[in-house]
Amino acid sequence: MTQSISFHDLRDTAEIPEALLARTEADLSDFLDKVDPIIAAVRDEGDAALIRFGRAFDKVEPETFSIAAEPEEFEAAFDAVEPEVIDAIRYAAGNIRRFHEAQKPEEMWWKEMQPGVYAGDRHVPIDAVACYVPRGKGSFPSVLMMTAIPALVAGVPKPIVITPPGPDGRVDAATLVAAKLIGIEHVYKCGGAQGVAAVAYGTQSVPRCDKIVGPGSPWVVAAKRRLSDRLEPGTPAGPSECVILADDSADGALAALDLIIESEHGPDSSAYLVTSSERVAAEAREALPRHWAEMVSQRAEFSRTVLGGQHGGIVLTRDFDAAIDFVNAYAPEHLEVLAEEPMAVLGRITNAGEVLLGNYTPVTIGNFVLGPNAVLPTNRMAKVASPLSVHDYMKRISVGYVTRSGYDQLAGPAETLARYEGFDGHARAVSSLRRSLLDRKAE
Ligand SMILES: NC(=O)c1ccc[n+]([C@@H]2O[C@H](COP(=O)([O-])OP(=O)(O)OC[C@H]3O[C@@H](n4cnc5c(N)ncnc54)[C@H](O)[C@@H]3O)[C@@H](O)[C@H]2O)c1
Ligand SMILES: N[C@H](CO)Cc1c[nH]c[nH+]1
Ligand SMILES: [Zn+2]
Repeated sequence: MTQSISFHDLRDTAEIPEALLARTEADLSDFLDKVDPIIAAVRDEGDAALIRFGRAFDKVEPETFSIAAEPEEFEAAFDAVEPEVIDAIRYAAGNIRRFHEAQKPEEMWWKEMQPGVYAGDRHVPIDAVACYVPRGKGSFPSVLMMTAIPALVAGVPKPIVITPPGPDGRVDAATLVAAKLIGIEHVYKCGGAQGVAAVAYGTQSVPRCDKIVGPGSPWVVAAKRRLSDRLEPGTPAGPSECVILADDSADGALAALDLIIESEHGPDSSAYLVTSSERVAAEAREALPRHWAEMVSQRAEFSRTVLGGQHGGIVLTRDFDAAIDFVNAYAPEHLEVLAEEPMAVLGRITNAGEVLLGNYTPVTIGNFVLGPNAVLPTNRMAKVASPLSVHDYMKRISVGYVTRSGYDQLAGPAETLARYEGFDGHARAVSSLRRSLLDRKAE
């Protein structure tokens, strides 16, 4: 059992080694070819392939199982889940819903751009969205809430959930409880590449969707990439990752506690403590084995693998500015700031999926109950992409309305540009011909 912790001493350099910025997800080459036959089988055989792959990859024991979760399964789920967990789901759902309701744009805005010329946007929900809820190295009622609540707030007519079945051929009970409590009726038992293919093509049980949201293993990410011409793949969310940014005021044992959070997701996660403080680095290094020793063994092993491997550990920088530079170059999914004045750090962070400030906002709070979405861009995509939000379930339709007097101002420049681009039909439609046709109609 390894207890070694990767330590990267950057005190003598301003350069950040490229290897430190890499994630496991960056290389999908092993998965892309392997998902092709899975996708083809689902396209050709539908549900039969989903059942076969459920037995093969999710180790479903019964010969067959229903792809759609049946009403009795929803009911049984409430008996299987502790009341305390049901209460926590209700509590989290309330905050997640409030946050996304506040985020929802007005149905429409428009303004008079110049006299008689009106233009704006209408916000319209997407017709058919699938929410992917992982279930490989854990079960994730929280992900169901994070992906499905904004869909409901946005007004998606019938958002569906897909998630791998367990060995009993059923959906994780708490995930079904969360679905029922928030108002999701349709949950389908298919995950991995086969689940993504099911919503891209539709099967006898699973409706075809226009978009898929939610995080997943490289099997899911590879299938989304392969099917991106049929299915909008949404925020790129792969293996979880975080940076704990600490200045010299931080408690190293606390930083270690929080460094473990995202590193326990699986061996493919990434997690760094980035600090300019030798003391914090040393305290954290010393504390990690103590924390691991008190943890459930599989989670401790995932964390040890990440923090002792090539995608995690402790980074010691020459000063706090360099630590911030590291964060912005790394663009973590989750960033926690343990600093004397966390608010002063906030304005200097330009690349991160979320920034959690201070000793009382550990990543766990953001993952489950704070309210903002915990499905965030991974694999350096926080440089260009944003957290999952209500906007991901809506599209904008531009709207325009021009009065007769407004038209008189616009027609000339429009005709000129149309003629320059060589579009005769475009030009004729705004030439004097239009006015004469309209005048004739008015006579
Ligand atoms: N970014 C986020 O918001 C967020 C949230 C939660 C989890 N995560 C990440 O999502 C990922 C979830 O992964 P997971 O594995 O737990 O669940 P998953 O549901 O994404 O993947 C499991 C599925 O992968 C497929 N699979 C597994 N082995 C296979 C094989 N050999 N051949 C073909 N298919 C195979 C199976 O269909 C299985 O159901 C983790 O990396 C976790 O870090 C991210
Ligand atoms: N850390 C995940 C997002 O990267 C969210 C989550 C759910 N459950 C535990 N963690
Ligand atoms: Zn997490």
